[in-house]
Amino acid sequence: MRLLAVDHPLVAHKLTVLRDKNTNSPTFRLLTDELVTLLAYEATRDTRVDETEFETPVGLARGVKLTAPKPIVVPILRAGLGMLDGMTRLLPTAEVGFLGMIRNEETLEATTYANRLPDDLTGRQCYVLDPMLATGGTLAAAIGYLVGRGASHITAVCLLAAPEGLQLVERETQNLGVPITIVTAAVDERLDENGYIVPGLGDAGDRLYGLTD
Ligand SMILES: O=P(O)(O)OC[C@H]1O[C@H](OP(=O)(O)OP(=O)(O)O)[C@H](O)[C@@H]1O
Ligand SMILES: O=c1cc[nH]c(=O)[nH]1
Ligand SMILES: [Mg+2]
Repeated sequence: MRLLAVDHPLVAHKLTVLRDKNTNSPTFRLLTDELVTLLAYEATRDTRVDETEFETPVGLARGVKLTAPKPIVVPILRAGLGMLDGMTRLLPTAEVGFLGMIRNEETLEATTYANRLPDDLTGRQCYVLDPMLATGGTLAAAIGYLVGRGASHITAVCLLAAPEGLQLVERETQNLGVPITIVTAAVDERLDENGYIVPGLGDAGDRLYGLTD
């Protein structure tokens, strides 16, 4: 597993405002969108392209175009949905599949309640979107699922990751035989006794979609 914690002053600035408990839902959504676009720039470094020849108004030129089949972007509902527009802004021709997963707040076990993905992902590059990598149970299950359908290359884009979750994802995916990259805006200190990231930003789904206040 490869970990990329993006070190950039704009990422750090936006993340600071995002973490602040006084930041309201509309601002939280906007900052999430902006942060994902910045992270997506790094996350798409390995996107496969083919060489192509074409004409400019002045003459023949060589360039590249995305390899077919195009990458697939998979937001993990609910909170990952807040990251979709930021990602597809950079990859507008990517396909989008959906996984709905919920973590039991007591056992911290993740279960899948919705799935709208192609059955066959053979050879596909997949970009998984989930803002919080806490215990890592959700992401490890999502990766297992995608690789089980044939995905050949997984990049997860997270806003925050906990060291405990990174270790779990590494352990659970190391024998899958598929390159896994985690791109995040920051690796935080630890998890608290409720499985929340510290200092974190709270419950990303509630903060995006306003179920708290
Ligand atoms: O690493 P883990 O310990 O598995 O936790 C992370 C997961 O928890 C949150 O989802 P949640 O279950 O709150 O669902 P939601 O997105 O609908 O709020 C978050 O969006 C991740 O998907
Ligand atoms: O800190 C956390 C952990 C899991 N899910 C969240 O939304 N936040
Ligand atoms: Mg939640």
